[in-house]
Amino acid sequence: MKIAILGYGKMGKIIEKIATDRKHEIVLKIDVTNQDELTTENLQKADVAIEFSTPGTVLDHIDACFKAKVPVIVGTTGWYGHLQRLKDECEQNGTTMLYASNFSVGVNIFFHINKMLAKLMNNYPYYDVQVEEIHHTQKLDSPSGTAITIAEGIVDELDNKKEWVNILSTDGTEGLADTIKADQLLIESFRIENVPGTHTVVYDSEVDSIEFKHTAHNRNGFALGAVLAAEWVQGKKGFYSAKDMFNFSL
Ligand SMILES: NC(=O)c1ccc[n+]([C@@H]2O[C@H](COP(=O)([O-])OP(=O)(O)OC[C@H]3O[C@@H](n4cnc5c(N)ncnc54)[C@H](O)[C@@H]3O)[C@@H](O)[C@H]2O)c1
Ligand SMILES: O=C(O)C1=N[C@H](C(=O)O)CCC1
Repeated sequence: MKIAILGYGKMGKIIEKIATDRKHEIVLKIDVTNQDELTTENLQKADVAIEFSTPGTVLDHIDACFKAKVPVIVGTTGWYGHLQRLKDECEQNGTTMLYASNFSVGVNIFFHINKMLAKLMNNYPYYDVQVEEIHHTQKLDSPSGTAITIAEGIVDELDNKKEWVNILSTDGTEGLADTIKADQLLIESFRIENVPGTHTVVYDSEVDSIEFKHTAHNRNGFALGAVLAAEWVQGKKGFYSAKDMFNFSL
């Protein structure tokens, strides 16, 4: 498969390594220094594009892929409110996109069990729930896209939580957690040097706590999942998520 990499940072570089190990060919690499090379002609040399850049550049990259009719795998987080337009465009114009807030197999298993657990916890309303996420200090967005997917899973299933709210601990959050309403789900974000991504769901009662946690040891799982998505999307048209690709069932 011929692959275009849009955003050649921490993720782009690992994706290149994993894709070439899997015998794919990188035919285009775009970063800030060569944005002028992101042309329809160059994109059409690829069977698929993999996009991990920044919240400010991802939409232009997706639009360029749509224009070139090249399927695009999107991992960039922190850009919300545009998904419906992109889904509509895929449906109307026969273009292809797969977005995931997190491409790792482990996190997608976590997403699945998180929803099952939240549904179960409706029977035990004396537990309150909170989501915590820790990432490296270069991360531009908070909360993490993964934490948002986890929180949406809980809000969908747990009757007493209606919406999520976020506190970034570096903002000085002394006492802020006390302002959260009972029907709001708190996502607490922490930024600590070199942490690839840790997510914890905590159900807390007066007598005990239940902690459900995923720890990424490095970025390889995210990158492998993105390459697997690029392989999976070949020959498909429309808008997809990681859920379509993993399709977990018991
Ligand atoms: N979905 C997932 O599984 C997953 C996993 C890890 C990271 N991410 C997300 O992916 C994104 C990238 O993460 P990263 O760790 O590689 O970040 P990074 O900062 O290391 O890399 C981003 C790259 O984008 C480049 N860039 C900036 N403007 C550009 C432009 N106009 N055109 C092309 N490239 C441009 C930067 O120069 C940089 O090299 C972030 O949004 C992050 O949250 C998602
Ligand atoms: O390093 C990042 O940035 C990550 N971003 C994704 C998110 O926002 O959830 C996935 C984990 C790593």
